[in-house]
Amino acid sequence: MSQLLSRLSHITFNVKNGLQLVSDLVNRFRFQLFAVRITEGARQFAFKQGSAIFVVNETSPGEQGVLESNWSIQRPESCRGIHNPPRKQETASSTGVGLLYDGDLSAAVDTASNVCFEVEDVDCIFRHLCSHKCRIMVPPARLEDDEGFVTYLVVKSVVGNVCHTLVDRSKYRGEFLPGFQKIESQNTQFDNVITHFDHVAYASPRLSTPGILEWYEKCFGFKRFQLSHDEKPGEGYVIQGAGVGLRLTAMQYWKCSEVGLSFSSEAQEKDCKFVIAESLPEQGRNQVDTFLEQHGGAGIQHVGLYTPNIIVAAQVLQDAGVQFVTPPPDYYSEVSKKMEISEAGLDLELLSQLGILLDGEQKGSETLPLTVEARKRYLMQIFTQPIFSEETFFLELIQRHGASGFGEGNIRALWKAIQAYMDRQEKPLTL
Ligand SMILES: O=C(O)C(=O)Cc1ccc(O)cc1
Ligand SMILES: [Fe+2]
Repeated sequence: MSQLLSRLSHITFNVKNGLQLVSDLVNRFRFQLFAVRITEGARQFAFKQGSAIFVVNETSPGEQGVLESNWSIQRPESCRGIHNPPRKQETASSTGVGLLYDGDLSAAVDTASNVCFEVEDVDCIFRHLCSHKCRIMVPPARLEDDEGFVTYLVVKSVVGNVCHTLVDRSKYRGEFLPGFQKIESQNTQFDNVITHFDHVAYASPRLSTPGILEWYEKCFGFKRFQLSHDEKPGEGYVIQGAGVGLRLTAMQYWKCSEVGLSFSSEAQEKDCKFVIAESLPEQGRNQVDTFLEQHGGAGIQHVGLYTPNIIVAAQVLQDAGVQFVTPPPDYYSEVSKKMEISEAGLDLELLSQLGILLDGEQKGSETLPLTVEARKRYLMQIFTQPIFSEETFFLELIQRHGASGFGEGNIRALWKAIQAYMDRQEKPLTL
């Protein structure tokens, strides 16, 4: 089968009371609210910055499932009779969640739970997913309005509450999806401060990574990729010691091997990466364990937002009141860090004022000094504090300069900073 997914469309939050998040996304994160959909059971708000789109689903429990009379929802002919009918409570028309382009809105805590992809052929993917015994939450359905129609399905992943809406919008001319009303955007002066989604990070229980990799490989055609040259194939990228215990494993759905394409902005937008983070038992409790506990299981821990200029982006967001996690004070005073920053031609003072982390792609060694080219590859990151009342989901700004992975130094610094933040919250550190 050819390419299963065409591109990442949007990421959905399911929240009980959306107003706080809506206000934060507009007033702090400077996203443009560009489309809204209001039904009797839910309100949906769509935000964008560049091609990064978030949808906030605000639901009031017990009021879901209202079918609006002027929209039609049908099962395409080609799906009938191929598979067993889905369980009754999971059909789009019996719960109405299908009408929200989503699968499960019953989360106990606010959560980012749906990564939606655009696809070319929903029926074909439906058959593919069924052949792998995937759990279909909403079988192929069609929603339309005056601007045309979309076909979509919702499949449950093997990561906690994460599901994926797969949508074919080739027959739709409207702004976003059927049912959404276009809104005149504010914040247009900030457009492209963020240009696209760079990566999605899952927090998942110990030893769950192989099953997750297998599912994404067989269902969506994702490919695993190495985060570091010293990563062992069966192990992932293990970062351990000094209170840090983390196993990271990365996969992506767009082959980056097309050399020459891989650093073009088009390819960067297409090759959104997924990172699976497990905590390692030896080092005590950490932010992955905290996520699992407060979220009630595995899920999306953070989303990396790509910015072409992290200094501008961090400044804009900080001025608007976004709270970032600040690295430990000694981060910028280490000699090697100072060198890395000056070699990149950046202003140490500015980076430290904003709390931006910088990490080179690879570390050299005495036997293997870095080439000039490798020296020039680095990335910069900054992480927000959790955006919901639980210590669960947060956002990240990332700017890459030739580096495709994640910096070990940054991860250690982030780890320490989040640990210090959790300590300040006086949360118990033992289970
Ligand atoms: O460094 C990043 O931005 C990553 O996405 C890798 C990562 C993922 C989860 C963690 O708890 C810590 C680091
Ligand atoms: Fe990240």
